[in-house]
Amino acid sequence: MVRKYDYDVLYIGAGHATFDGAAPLAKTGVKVGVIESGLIGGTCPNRGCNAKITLDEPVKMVRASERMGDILNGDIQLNWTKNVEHKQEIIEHLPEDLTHRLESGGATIIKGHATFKDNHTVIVDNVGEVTAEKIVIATGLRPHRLDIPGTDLAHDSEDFMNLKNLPRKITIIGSGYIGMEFATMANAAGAEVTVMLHSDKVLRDFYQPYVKLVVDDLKQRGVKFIENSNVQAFEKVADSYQITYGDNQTLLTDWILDATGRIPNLDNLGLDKIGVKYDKHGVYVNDYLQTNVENIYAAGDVVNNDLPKVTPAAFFESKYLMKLFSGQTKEPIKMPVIPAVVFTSPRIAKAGVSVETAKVKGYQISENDLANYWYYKVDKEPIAQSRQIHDDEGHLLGVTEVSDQAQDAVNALLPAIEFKLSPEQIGRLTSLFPTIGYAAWHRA
Ligand SMILES: Cc1cc2nc3c(=O)[nH]c(=O)nc-3n(C[C@H](O)[C@H](O)[C@H](O)COP(=O)(O)OP(=O)(O)OC[C@H]3O[C@@H](n4cnc5c(N)ncnc54)[C@H](O)[C@@H]3O)c2cc1C
Ligand SMILES: NC(=O)c1ccc[n+]([C@@H]2O[C@H](COP(=O)([O-])OP(=O)(O)OC[C@H]3O[C@@H](n4cnc5c(N)ncnc54)[C@H](O)[C@@H]3O)[C@@H](O)[C@H]2O)c1
Repeated sequence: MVRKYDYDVLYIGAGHATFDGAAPLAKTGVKVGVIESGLIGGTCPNRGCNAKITLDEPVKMVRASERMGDILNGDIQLNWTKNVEHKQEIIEHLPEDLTHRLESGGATIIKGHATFKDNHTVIVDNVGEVTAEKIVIATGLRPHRLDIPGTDLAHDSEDFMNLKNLPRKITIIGSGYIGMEFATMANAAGAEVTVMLHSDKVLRDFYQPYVKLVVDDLKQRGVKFIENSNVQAFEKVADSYQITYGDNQTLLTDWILDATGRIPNLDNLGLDKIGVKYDKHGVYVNDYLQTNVENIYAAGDVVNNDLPKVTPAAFFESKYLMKLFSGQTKEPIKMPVIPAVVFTSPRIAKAGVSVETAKVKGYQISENDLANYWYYKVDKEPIAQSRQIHDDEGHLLGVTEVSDQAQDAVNALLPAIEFKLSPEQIGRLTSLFPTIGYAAWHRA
């Protein structure tokens, strides 16, 4: 039989929104193509999660060793140059590994930038036309850049993670995930850090009393926070950079990180030509991740929805499309609870119903002072608290925790939230002891 199109399913972008589903989809016999203009794996492995957590690990260790006081002998210092070298060793083989994962499953990788010609055809730079029955837009996000004079003098998160030598004074514009995680790392590695806020709020999507604990700790460690900074211009002045902000105030710094958010990668994709609806927050999709053009879908960060733009969401959507395209489901997508964590020191993690919503809905909110719980005392953690939300029948609806191991505590509780486990079912679960998993369940 002569095929009408080159591929059954063609993905644009090779991040988590693609590879988690595309590799198993190809194994089912569906003919899969993957177009990627940059590194296979996209943001998370190459310039996001994996790179960041490798750089952060020694930060966590330095903090933990500080707390041990004279139990540990010797002065532990973070060597930034070696840290970046180690990060590079960890991540540099990931594109090759992921290429192998896709190709060994039977998918074809096409290198180049894709632009739609019509709803079944894309043109790939230096390759030409590629056609497909179904096309998935999984092009992710890229850093937003401030629209002010001198904006090109600022850097993005990828530049930061490649810095071989840490500048003495670093100024970060923005106090979201990247602003706070990178302020934590730069401060621990010895830089003088200033964070310039848009408003007076840091990490607006996280429980603000816990954010305050993290901010106050960073302030004690010398990080400066400038609220309502109204940044207006960057300028090179001799060996430094001058930031004009506020009411014509200025600040001199050695390096500027623009961490003011990330925007959809939709430029030069040709969506207007084929009539796919989108706006500045991403591509519109229905409950099947299908755009308004029947054979075109979207997944991951580039989708316009209220989910946190994190890997677990991209992963789940990619797996869903794999099941839809291979005929394993005909149902609309039902997103699970998507957890989120900011890797400051300590971390703040959360899942399910927030404390704010719980107050409005009248759910029960329990407060746990974990710093006084023996297992957290082992690490001498000074900042450790959690809030858990329950309904009247005792189902766990949500949790947020601030502590060094908050992400593991929230992970341990996720099944109870997702599957609405009853107190009896929770009572049948055992966990290894002593672990954070055990501690988390036994406060639930
Ligand atoms: C610094 C940083 C740290 C992060 N840390 C975490 C974390 O700790 N935990 C977490 O869960 N999430 C984290 N994230 C978010 C996470 O990286 C994203 O949610 C995830 O990578 C989204 O995957 P995606 O496939 O949707 O997009 P991406 O991974 O961005 O993939 C999109 C791909 O599409 C390609 N592309 C774009 N346009 C075209 C085109 N026209 N033609 C061909 N190819 C194209 C791009 O080159 C890119 O490779 C972090 C992000 C950043 C920036
Ligand atoms: N741990 C994680 O899961 C993790 C880590 C890093 C990044 N990410 C992902 O990457 C995305 C992007 O991260 P981000 O930190 O760049 O975005 P963000 O949306 O979390 O934060 C952007 C910040 O920039 C501020 N801002 C905007 N305009 C400004 C201006 N003119 N002056 C000063 N501040 C300004 C905002 O108020 C906000 O604080 C996140 O939304 C998240 O999805 C996730």
